[in-house]
Amino acid sequence: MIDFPVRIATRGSPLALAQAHEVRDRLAAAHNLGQEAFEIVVIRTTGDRITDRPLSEAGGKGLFTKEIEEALADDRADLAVHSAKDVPTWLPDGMTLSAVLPREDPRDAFISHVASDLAGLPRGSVVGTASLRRQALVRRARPDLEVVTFRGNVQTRLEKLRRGEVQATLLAAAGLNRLGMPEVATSVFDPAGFLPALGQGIIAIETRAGGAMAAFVAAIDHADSAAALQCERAFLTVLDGSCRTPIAGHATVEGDRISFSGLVISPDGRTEFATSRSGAVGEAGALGQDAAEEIIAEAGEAFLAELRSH
Ligand SMILES: NCc1[nH]cc(CCC(=O)O)c1CC(=O)O
Repeated sequence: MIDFPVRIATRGSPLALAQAHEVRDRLAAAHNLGQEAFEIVVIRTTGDRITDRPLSEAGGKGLFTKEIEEALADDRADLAVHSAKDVPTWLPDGMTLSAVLPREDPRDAFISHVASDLAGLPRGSVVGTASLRRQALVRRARPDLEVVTFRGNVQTRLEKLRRGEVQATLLAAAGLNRLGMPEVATSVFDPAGFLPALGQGIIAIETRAGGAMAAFVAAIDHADSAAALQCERAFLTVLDGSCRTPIAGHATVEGDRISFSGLVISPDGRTEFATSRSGAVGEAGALGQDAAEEIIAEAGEAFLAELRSH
């Protein structure tokens, strides 16, 4: 039994709202319902409140998901819409990811008024990004650049770029596309050389496990994207990824095959351990887990512990 309206919990940023509306519209279409069968419940998360320092310093996982999951647990909402890359590998007891939408562009976008790509930036240019993964990958490619921490939503960052505070910034292409502003990207990075965050470009829907709502939501699950996410989250789970640990990876599905590339990199971009493999899509989780175990064996616990302590 589904009680209407179905309450959809989301953060309140323009991107989060665009994602929640996409989920609502897909559920409405799948179940022959109108928009009035749904209600959007906006939740302010710790990640939204902290705007003055990098979230990696705020510590803890799930800074963009915790209060939303509390709304689910307290029955103030029926389902929660997340960017999969913000969802910690451990979900609260009784919660599950019931569906994912078809993956948007998983790549990172390069945005600049002075160069068409990272390689074209003049020596010593300043690149702003708060993501430790993007910082490390930029330093690896261009050790001569200055990398500064840069926070705020998409609109705030573009304003800082326009004012010339930095010469370039990086954002998920998926976010720009979902906001209807793909033209903001000056260029996009090839994932082979600049691996995205695990789950980047995927919207995940969380519900209580096993109930009618989980089944209602599962109707819009996109199998290939779900398999890719399963592989990427298995990789992250084994490596105990936190926002302090630069970890990257990307899985692609073609027919009944899945391919995965992943890496762990030091924040200065000088040391990295990378691997890739492919296998049957039914083994998506095992493939990601196996890739992570190879990286642990190669890098050694000491290197990984060092990374986690940064
Ligand atoms: N925490 C930031 C965040 N979480 C998800 C996205 C982009 C959308 C996506 O990956 O689906 C972003 C912004 C960015 O990285 O530019």
